[in-house]
Amino acid sequence: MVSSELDRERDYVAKLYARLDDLRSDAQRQLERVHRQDVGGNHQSRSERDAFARVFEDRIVQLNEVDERLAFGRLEAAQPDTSAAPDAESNADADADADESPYRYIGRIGLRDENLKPILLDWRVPQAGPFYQATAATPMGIRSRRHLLSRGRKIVKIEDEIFDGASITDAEASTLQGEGALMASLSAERTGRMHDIVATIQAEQDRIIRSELPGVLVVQGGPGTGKTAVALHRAAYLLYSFRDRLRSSGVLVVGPSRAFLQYIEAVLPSLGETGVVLASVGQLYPGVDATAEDVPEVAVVKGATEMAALVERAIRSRQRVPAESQVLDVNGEPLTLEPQVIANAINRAHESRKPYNEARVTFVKTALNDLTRALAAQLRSHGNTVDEDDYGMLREDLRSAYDVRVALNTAWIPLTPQKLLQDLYARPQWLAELTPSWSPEKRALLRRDRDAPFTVSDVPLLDEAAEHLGEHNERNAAVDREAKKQRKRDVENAENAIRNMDVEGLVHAEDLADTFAEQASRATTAERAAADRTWTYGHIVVDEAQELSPMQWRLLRRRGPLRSFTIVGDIAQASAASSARSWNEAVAPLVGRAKRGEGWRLEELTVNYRTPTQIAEAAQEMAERRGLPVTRSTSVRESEWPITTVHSTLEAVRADRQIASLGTTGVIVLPGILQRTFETLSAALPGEVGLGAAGLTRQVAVMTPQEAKGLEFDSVVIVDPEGILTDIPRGASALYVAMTRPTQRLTFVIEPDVVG
Ligand SMILES: Nc1ncnc2c1ncn2[C@@H]1O[C@H](COP(=O)(O)OP(=O)(O)OP(=O)(O)O)[C@@H](O)[C@H]1O
Repeated sequence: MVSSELDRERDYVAKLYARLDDLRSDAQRQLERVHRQDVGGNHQSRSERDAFARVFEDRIVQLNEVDERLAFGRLEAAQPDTSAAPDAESNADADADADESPYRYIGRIGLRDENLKPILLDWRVPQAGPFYQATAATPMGIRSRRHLLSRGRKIVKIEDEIFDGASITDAEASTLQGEGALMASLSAERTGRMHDIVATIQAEQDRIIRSELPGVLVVQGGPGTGKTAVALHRAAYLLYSFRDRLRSSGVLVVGPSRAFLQYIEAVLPSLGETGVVLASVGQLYPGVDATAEDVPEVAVVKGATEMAALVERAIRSRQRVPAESQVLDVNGEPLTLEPQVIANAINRAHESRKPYNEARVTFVKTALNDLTRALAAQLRSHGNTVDEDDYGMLREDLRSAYDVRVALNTAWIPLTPQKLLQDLYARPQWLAELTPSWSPEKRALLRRDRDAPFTVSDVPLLDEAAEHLGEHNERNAAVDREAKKQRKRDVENAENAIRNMDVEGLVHAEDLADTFAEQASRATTAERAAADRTWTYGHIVVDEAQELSPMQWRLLRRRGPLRSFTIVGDIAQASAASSARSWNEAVAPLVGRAKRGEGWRLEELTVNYRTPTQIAEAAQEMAERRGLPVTRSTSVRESEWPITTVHSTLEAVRADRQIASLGTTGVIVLPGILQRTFETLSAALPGEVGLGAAGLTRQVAVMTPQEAKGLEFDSVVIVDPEGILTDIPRGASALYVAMTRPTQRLTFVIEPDVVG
């Protein structure tokens, strides 16, 4: 019986793959046809051809990405299913039609057969919801749920849950959905790359993934509860369900470091979604890619909200009315510049309410006009004839006179955000004038050389400064209006082109219009968004959000004025010195004084999918003893190995390497012995050891607790845990993070005798 069911599923899934292959061949054929098209020298036709080519290329990439575990579930309706109704705004219409069969297959994307009958439902359509949500007590019209476990394209196992109405309550049943499939997925070796969890999303996670788009959603959960996984699947869900709203504004995913982004970067493409902007907190100011961290005391100062006012004061102080009148040399003619002329020009410029550099144009113009009149009057008083026609020439003389340029530049210095910050840090005298209430020690923390690279905590300060200074590419209402008109034209052109090419139904006009726009600017929407400081995203996902400083939150508020955010993190893991101690405090810069439930909503995750019970409990105990606000979670697995303690890092790593089922080992050490540990291990295990982010794809990766944030390894070796507790600020959080990285095994190296 079981084997014939297995065969039945294999046949069905083979049919799905055949359809996938057909669609891929179709797209390939269309692409070749487009390439063969003779468009001559006509620019419009060439760009249309390229746009078509791009749509088909993207489609082929998407179909390739979803090949692995294309279908992973089947629902059996209690009665024949006639409930399906497409979601208004979503693409669900492609996937959700009703049919007579009691079965609905669930997969990574939706597929229809040649007669347009749905044969596979995209996991994101509402009709797929019961696959994740149905329970014995609340079967949601479902008789049974089946998980299809596959290797490559082959189904290797099926696993059924029957909701037959027997008097089982949710409390009696396992709280896990598709337990066998989940366990198989959890016990797979780690590779240094995060995988999607689409086949085994659990009910509490699914509720968060499908939560409504608007508003600020905070997801709190202990380590390993799937916060990152949930955040990424939510991004995929939103992009699919609100395609029209999000396609042009884009989605931003912010993570703590480059290593972390590298760890998660494959998840969204495997869900068929590309075009999301992934950025670390050091990359949020275009043109700067900061990786260096300030020491904690400095980061605290730079991260505090008062820095916003300091930046503003610093900029204002770059406009100065001279105390006395000055005599300027204008082509040999001495001309007196009265302070009142500068004061008047500054006032006029302020009235324009434009950012600093744009208002400066008004300032220069007003000052030059006043000086022109003064110069003309002076020349007349010397007996020269000067009439209105000569004013233009006089203004030019003034504009090009060295003395005038120096005087106007001194009164209103042209600034870039970079220069402002460099000056602020390199000129203690100026900083002291701007911060009369600060202690000299506090000021000294900001002191640094002009050519020192910008740090991660400088990024929001640069952005704050840019906000006041204004930019040349500042978008204004006229530009926005023109962009809207252009979009309308692009969509109309796309509709025409689709009719001409005879590919109606195969290509969406909106997709083609996107590629027109991309062609015009030679960049994808994501690339344009990432390069534009004034870009406003339709949705922002923030991971490890507990680490963010108030200044970083202010920056994100500017990127997401619609306040549509998914914020995931764990307050107990906060190790940055400037991070908040509660979510209320953390999100205040984003939502103002709004209380939970008004300005933002909170969800919790309670099941630990990563760390085995023994290790999770030891970590939680350690953290609670040190007063961290731990969110207790229940682990779904036990470990085969006890937590061990040794004296040699090399011995610990060698022991791991001898266990065949362990894929990766993370060696977590204090920054001071990072390099030395890496070198010793590399010498003993050539080719196997990597350092920091770059090392993630090696079997052994050596990193600091800070870098380990958000990552996971089959085994973790923590070198000098006492040192981690005492030598770094918020050491307990750092050790808690380190202890909760393993999926299987944990070793402490105390009083190390070989390395570090
Ligand atoms: N429903 C699920 N099915 C399969 N695997 C899951 C599921 N939920 C989470 N996982 C796995 O559990 C591990 C931990 O998930 P994730 O990294 O998202 O947790 P986290 O809450 O962000 O952890 P941390 O706070 O420690 O960074 C990952 O390997 C993830 O793939």
